[in-house]
Amino acid sequence: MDINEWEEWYEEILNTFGFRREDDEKTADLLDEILADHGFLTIDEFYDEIMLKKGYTDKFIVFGAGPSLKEHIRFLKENYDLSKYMLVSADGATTALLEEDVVPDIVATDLDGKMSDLLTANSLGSYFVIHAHGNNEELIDLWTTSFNKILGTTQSVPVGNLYNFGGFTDGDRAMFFVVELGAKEMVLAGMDFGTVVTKYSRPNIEGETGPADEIKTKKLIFAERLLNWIRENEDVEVINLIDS
Ligand SMILES: Nc1ncnc2c1ncn2[C@@H]1O[C@H](COP(=O)(O)OP(=O)(O)OP(=O)(O)O)[C@@H](O)[C@H]1O
Ligand SMILES: Nc1nc2c(c(=O)[nH]1)N=C(CO)CN2
Ligand SMILES: [Mg+2]
Repeated sequence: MDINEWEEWYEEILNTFGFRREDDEKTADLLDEILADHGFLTIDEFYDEIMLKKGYTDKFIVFGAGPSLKEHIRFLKENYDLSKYMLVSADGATTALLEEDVVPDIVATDLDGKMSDLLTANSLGSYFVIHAHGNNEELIDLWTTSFNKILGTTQSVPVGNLYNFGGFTDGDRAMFFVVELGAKEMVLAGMDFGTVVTKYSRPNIEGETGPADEIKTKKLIFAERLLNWIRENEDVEVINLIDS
């Protein structure tokens, strides 16, 4: 999605949630400063390194943290040759993948997933797409330098060495990112959307799943709408396992 079209989505997101653009920009500036010092990857470097590591492919699997995630991971392990796919996990989904002994190639996160698992994934080789927004300034400040192999993103106008490929929640941003990496096939696992969250998305809930609160429900509606935009506008075959 080009930045002008994203700007219309972004305005709607700001209005819907009452987020302030200046807050997003402040955290974006912070992330950019930290990465300038710590080191970062440009999109070209990211592409070259990840493709070299995994083997050039235009097949991707994006993992979200919905209720079907575990079942979908097991299904994929049994029925797909995962070595042929670039595996991209959205934040909390990383925990479920590690539980199933799968290390994602890429993690898209705003750093509010289970930190020990995000760090483990990074130490096992996962590349990180770290997102700055108005509600994660402290997390960015505290944790960014604990990671390496980082590409930084913002949902506002890109500053410095940060990118904006479109997308809002970790899951749909992961999808826009794989489109940017040239995906022609994008399989979606654990992308239920709806009104049920899992312990992978909300580690503090009792049990495996629980009701999404109002804000989470609205975020998931945006995530699904953004997926629909990709289906309608990008040259990529989308296979959502939830539909099969
Ligand atoms: N039912 C679902 N519950 C949670 N996440 C889902 C669901 N369906 C799809 N997803 C996708 O999985 C992604 C990863 O979930 P996670 O809750 O870790 O992300 P998040 O974007 O940081 O959310 P939040 O801002 O609410 O903390 C979400 O961003 C969303 O796009
Ligand atoms: N300002 C702001 N931006 C966000 C937020 C959030 O809580 N606040 N949550 C996101 C992940 O779903 C993505 N972007
Ligand atoms: Mg997150």
